[in-house]
Amino acid sequence: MKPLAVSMGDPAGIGLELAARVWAERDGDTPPFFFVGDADALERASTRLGLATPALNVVDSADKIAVDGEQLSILSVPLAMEETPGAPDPVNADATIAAIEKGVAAVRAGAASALVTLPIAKAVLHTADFGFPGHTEFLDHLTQDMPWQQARGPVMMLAGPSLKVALATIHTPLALVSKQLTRERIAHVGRIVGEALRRDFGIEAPRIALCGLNPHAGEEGNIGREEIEVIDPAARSLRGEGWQVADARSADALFHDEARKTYDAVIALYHDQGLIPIKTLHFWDAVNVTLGLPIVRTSPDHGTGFDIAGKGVARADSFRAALKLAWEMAQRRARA
Ligand SMILES: NC(=O)C1=CN([C@@H]2O[C@H](COP(=O)(O)OP(=O)(O)OC[C@H]3O[C@@H](n4cnc5c(N)ncnc54)[C@H](O)[C@@H]3O)[C@@H](O)[C@H]2O)C=CC1
Ligand SMILES: NCC(=O)COP(=O)(O)O
Repeated sequence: MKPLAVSMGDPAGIGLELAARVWAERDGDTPPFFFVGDADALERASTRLGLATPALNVVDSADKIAVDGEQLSILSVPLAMEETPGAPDPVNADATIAAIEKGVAAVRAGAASALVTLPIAKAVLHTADFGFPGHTEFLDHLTQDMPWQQARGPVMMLAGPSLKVALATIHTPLALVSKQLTRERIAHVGRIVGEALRRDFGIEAPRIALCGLNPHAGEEGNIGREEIEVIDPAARSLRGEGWQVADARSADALFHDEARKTYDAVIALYHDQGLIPIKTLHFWDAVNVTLGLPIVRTSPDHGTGFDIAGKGVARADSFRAALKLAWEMAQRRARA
């Protein structure tokens, strides 16, 4: 198996120090990876953490990457300006974007088995005309021309030890959510989630739950009609295709311990409906994974952490979990 590619994320955030720490503390359970970003910035992050300077193998093209456990390979993407932890600078936006592009190219070229992205600050990238709400949509764009036999995403899933939650809408303003929820969209997301649970998570007969949109899942149409007109019909059509999908359930009662035992993944209808429960339960060890793409991509569940960048307190658990999940998914796909 080829190593994982790790894109650097916003250099003013905690991504550099997470990569430096995990490399310095690597053990037999750490999947092999190389870093796509600025080598000097990674060294500076190591120094700020008080770690020994890592031995680096800096290359300019993915075919020169060597993974030997002694040297960290860096696929070079130089910054325009030295980073200041906690103070993102749009001048480095192009390099941040280029690191993602090079990471994807490495996977596409067969030099990496999957991509793990470190966090970006979307607002900073928009200053460089980054026309995408996040990685998820950008990665879809970068892989559109790749063949893919199954239902095509992207769908954002956050996966933690006791909860997997996928989103029917991703970076959508709340005021637009209801308009964007159609039967077709929810059914399509349901298929992507079902196929991913089988293919990428090894769950043969996945059980999928669907959140309602309205309080009490609409109370039989008395507090909103989306459940009756959109969500339940989508669930019916998925059941018609053989998927185990229940009708919309009250979202406020879907995430407690007992409820979570009744499904393998739950589809939330908008970003915070799904991310609040998973980040409450699993902030340290959940992984953001993009479903329905021809490449495997994971990420830590948290953002750039500008308030703590450079202070040496950022926890690497979620990044470690993202490496582990990407490696497992890539292995499953390779075996299939
Ligand atoms: N995959 C990605 O690229 C993601 C990027 N973001 C971006 O991150 C930026 C900041 O977003 P926020 O909402 O502030 O979320 P955040 O996750 O960066 O920070 C929220 C809080 O959690 C703490 N925190 C985050 N990661 C931590 C870690 N590993 N160890 C210890 N504490 C940690 C931070 O210090 C902060 O107090 C935004 O620009 C957003 O777009 C947010 C989520 C995912
Ligand atoms: N809140 C998670 C998030 O926004 C991550 O977005 P993406 O960059 O993975 O698309």
